[in-house]
Amino acid sequence: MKTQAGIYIGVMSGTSLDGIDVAVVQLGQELKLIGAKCYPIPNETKTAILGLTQPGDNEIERLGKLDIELARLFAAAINHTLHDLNLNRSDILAIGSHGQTIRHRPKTGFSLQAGDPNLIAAQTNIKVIADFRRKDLAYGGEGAPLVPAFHADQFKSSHTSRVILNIGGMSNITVLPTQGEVRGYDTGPGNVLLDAWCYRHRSLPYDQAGAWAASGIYNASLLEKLMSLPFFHETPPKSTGREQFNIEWLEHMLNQSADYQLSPADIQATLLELTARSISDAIISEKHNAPEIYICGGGAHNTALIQRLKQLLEPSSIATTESLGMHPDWVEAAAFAWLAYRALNGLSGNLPSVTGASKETILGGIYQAG
Ligand SMILES: Nc1ncnc2c1ncn2[C@@H]1O[C@H](COP(=O)(O)OP(=O)(O)OP(=O)(O)O)[C@@H](O)[C@H]1O
Ligand SMILES: CC(=O)N[C@H]1[C@@H]2OC[C@@H](O2)[C@@H](O)[C@@H]1O[C@H](C)C(=O)O
Repeated sequence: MKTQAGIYIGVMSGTSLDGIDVAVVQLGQELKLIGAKCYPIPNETKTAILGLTQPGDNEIERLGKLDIELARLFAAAINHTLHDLNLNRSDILAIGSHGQTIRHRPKTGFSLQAGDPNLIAAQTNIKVIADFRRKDLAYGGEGAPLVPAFHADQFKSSHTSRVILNIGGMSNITVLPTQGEVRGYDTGPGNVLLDAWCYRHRSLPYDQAGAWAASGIYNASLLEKLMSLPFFHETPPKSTGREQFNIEWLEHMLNQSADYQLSPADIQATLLELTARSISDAIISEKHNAPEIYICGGGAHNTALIQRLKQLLEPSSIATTESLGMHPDWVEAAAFAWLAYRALNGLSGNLPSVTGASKETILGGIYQAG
């Protein structure tokens, strides 16, 4: 089938709320990343997002406002990127906009992302593809993770089994065997608890290179308690979010015992161990003999976490996706450019072996410009 080859834009603002990633990607033949940039999210917007991730008062009004506010930020980020790269809007075939996840309840059958695509189309004058998760949910899937299809398309090898590990706010793996079905699912927290604890005690958005965690000693009893959460023991398909992994959950667990007497640094070390163990347990359970592991997402910059994963996953080799030709910071945004390309060309975007959907299907709605 002849597809529309050309330039697509992917926009991603993930569960970490660290920024809005925009990736400009040539697709259709070999993928080429033309340019990428991360734009800040204003503090008031972050607060509004966090305020909607848990049930509360006046939700519809607050969501309506946020939907517009985020769309304006996404459109401004796209327009800025086009200007920076000296590109015309007529050069872009479509934008794939993930939106900001507000609530993800796959067992109830919904996943809600904010950032009105109509407004993005109006303010960029470019066609927008958005609402990628709900068609997969409509066919009984989790609606997440979606990037494994992109990982399979870009990073699969016929010689050696590979695992692509995204460490964002949450962590998810994609298992790429040399033959047979691709698997993938969320393993649990990525940086979300590390970030929240670091902010609480040091007023910093994240633990630079994991140095604070590395200064503490993890507590085995607290780790065991955190690891007893049913999510870690469920069989895939599975996906998660801030609904489960948040500071209130952590505090609840700490308050249940004397663990709250641990020093903040020891608790940070325990959270790093929780992230590392939940990831390594998942990879080991896949029983592929020493797969090559490639990391993407902001967690790739957490030296202490990567160090610990190397120990736990020996003798597998661990590198970032940079070794496969894609900088770890832009994989997710590039994936949404690719998903836009798939949708615009009438190609499926989900993998039933990952999400549990009953069929492969085209993901996303098309919002025309003009
Ligand atoms: N130098 C660093 N040292 C330690 N951690 C870092 C560093 N740089 C980024 N991070 C971590 O990476 C996070 C951002 O990761 P990323 O952008 O992949 O998340 P996301 O896309 O929001 O999440 P998700 O994949 O769950 O949607 C930051 O919040 C921080 O925890
Ligand atoms: C509902 C939602 O936004 N989930 C995110 C989150 O962040 C990581 C992990 O949890 C993954 O399931 C997903 O993001 C990527 C982009 C995905 O769908 O593959």
